[in-house]
Amino acid sequence: MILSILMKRKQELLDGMINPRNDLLTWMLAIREENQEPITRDELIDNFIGIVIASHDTTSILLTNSIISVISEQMEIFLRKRRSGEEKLTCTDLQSMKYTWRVAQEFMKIIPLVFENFREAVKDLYFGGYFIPKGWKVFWVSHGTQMNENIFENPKVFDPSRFENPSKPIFPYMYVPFGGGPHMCSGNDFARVEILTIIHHMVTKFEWSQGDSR
Ligand code: HEM
Repeated sequence: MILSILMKRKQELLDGMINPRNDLLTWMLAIREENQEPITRDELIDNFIGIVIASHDTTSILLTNSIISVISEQMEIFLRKRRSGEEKLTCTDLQSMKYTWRVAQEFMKIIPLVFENFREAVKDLYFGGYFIPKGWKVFWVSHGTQMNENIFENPKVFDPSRFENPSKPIFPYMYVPFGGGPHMCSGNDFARVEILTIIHHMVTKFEWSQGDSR
């Protein structure tokens, strides 16, 4: 399926019907390596699948987990908008969804959607008593950090309020659902807007009740 979309986009690009800014796939078709060669078809497909997993699967799992917990806040926003006669969600509405985002943050703490990634040591270093030579790949895992009781009090208790009034400061790299550093998730701001908007519409356009979990 990806291949047929790819071929169609390639032809449209060659025919000048679309420009590289049309969409992500077209942009990837248009980029050139340092030697001015286009990236290979396999690289293109791998990167495209990577982005689908990075953006779709992460977001949909978080949405499923969050909905039931945020019904009352979303209904308040819905009623407020209905009273004002304004239909579309605004940035101010999204900013007022504080509890909803804290619930999402807490889910991402307990169940990281991307639980790991690799980094490469750019110099020899010691970490936790181990020597890591330059060039070695290091596998970081967020769950160990985010469930560490030296960092988060009662880490196993589901408590979205910990992001509002943390008992201890949450320093950078202590909470890393979107990773960190130059390769931190580039979709994280988009994901926040997407999640808050979808949750709002799902909560306010459907009726929700707790199912029988047996
Ligand atoms: C709740 C939703 C999401 C979560 C939890 C998430 C999490 C992550 C994590 C942990 C990484 C690795 C960061 C690192 O190595 O430091 C990552 C990378 C990435 N994510 Fe997301 N992501 C989400 C949504 C999205 C969305 C919606 C997009 C695109 C629209 C996206 C695009 C990417 C890309 C392109 C990378 C690679 C960045 C790089 O290597 O420079 N993600 N994401």
